[in-house]
Amino acid sequence: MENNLPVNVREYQELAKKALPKMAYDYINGGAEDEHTLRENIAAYGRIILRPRVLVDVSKIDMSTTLLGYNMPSPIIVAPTGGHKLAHPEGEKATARAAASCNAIMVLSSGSSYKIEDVASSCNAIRFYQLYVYKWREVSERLVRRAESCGFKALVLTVDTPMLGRREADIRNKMVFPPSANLEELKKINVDTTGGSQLEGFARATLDPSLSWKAVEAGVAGVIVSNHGARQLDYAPATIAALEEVVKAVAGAVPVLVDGGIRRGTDVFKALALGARAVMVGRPVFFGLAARGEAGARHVIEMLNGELEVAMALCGCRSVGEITRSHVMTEGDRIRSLL
Ligand SMILES: Cc1cc2nc3c(=O)[nH]c(=O)nc-3n(C[C@H](O)[C@H](O)[C@H](O)COP(=O)(O)O)c2cc1C
Ligand SMILES: CCCCCCC(=O)C(=O)O
Repeated sequence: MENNLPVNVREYQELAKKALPKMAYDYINGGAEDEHTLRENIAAYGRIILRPRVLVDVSKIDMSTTLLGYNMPSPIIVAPTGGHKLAHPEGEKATARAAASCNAIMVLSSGSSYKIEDVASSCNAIRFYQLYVYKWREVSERLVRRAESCGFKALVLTVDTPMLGRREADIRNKMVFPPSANLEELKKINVDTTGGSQLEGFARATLDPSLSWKAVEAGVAGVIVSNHGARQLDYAPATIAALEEVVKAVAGAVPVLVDGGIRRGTDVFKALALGARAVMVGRPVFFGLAARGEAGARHVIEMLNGELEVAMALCGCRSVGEITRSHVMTEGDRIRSLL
């Protein structure tokens, strides 16, 4: 295998499927209910066409950008995904090392299999911490304090999960989530598993469904256009289809990021052209981790970076700042051009 490495994310997905027990693969790959949004997250990228420019000197391509004052060699961030031990015994420690070796920011999930402290000490890197708000605010507060003292630089507040979406594969498989090392104090919570998925029962017992817009009063330094990888509300729009509207509404006040369905460097390019400052990728890194551990997760990030570089060169863009709205044609553009 090592002589014959996958050449794209889809091939990593196939390897991950072979490597993992069905329950783990279904959990990682699955979406909510009919998985309409899951398919759309990817398909909507396929409906956006690139408009290349030629005869531009692209002998130097600079993919670097900044976010919240941090320099990034490329606009690709590792999205928060829980339970990396499902994919590999080294779990988030391996993912963190992979991200660090690419100088990519990793957002550590509240549902990580390894403790915040273990991930922090596994390697040096800029990292953000993803926070769920629990019914007991002091539980969330303690997580924030721990992340802060471990040097995490920003909080990514997940607000789309007042309860877990219906992931039918998990219900069928009676999904058991690896105990989150960070939530020891919630271990004694009574979890009703009659619904099938233990994770769903845990989320229902612990997440605060009363979270409201008042949370915004604290201020935000960025917005992420996300549908949780299509795992929450099925028939919610594909994120790339919603991006431009959000970018317009935010009007430059804070950077806008997007995740969901990014499987190619061309997808990253399209997201940037439609106004995203950076993108986050979830499943691709998880698939890499499942297939080849740290090396696989790193290779996925490297491949996406490599694909983005080629896309930029072939579109005549020497820096991310040169990627503009005029480099893409959306379905809306095509319809408007016919009117
Ligand atoms: C297996 C899995 C676990 C996830 N766990 C979390 C989580 O713990 N916290 C969170 O905010 N989002 C979580 N997400 C959502 C991701 O942060 C991200 O929105 C999504 O993976 C992006 O879509 P993609 O997988 O198509 O790249 C998870 C997604 C997946 C696929
Ligand atoms: C307390 C709930 C942790 C859930 C973490 C996983 C998650 O968000 C997912 O989409 O799955």
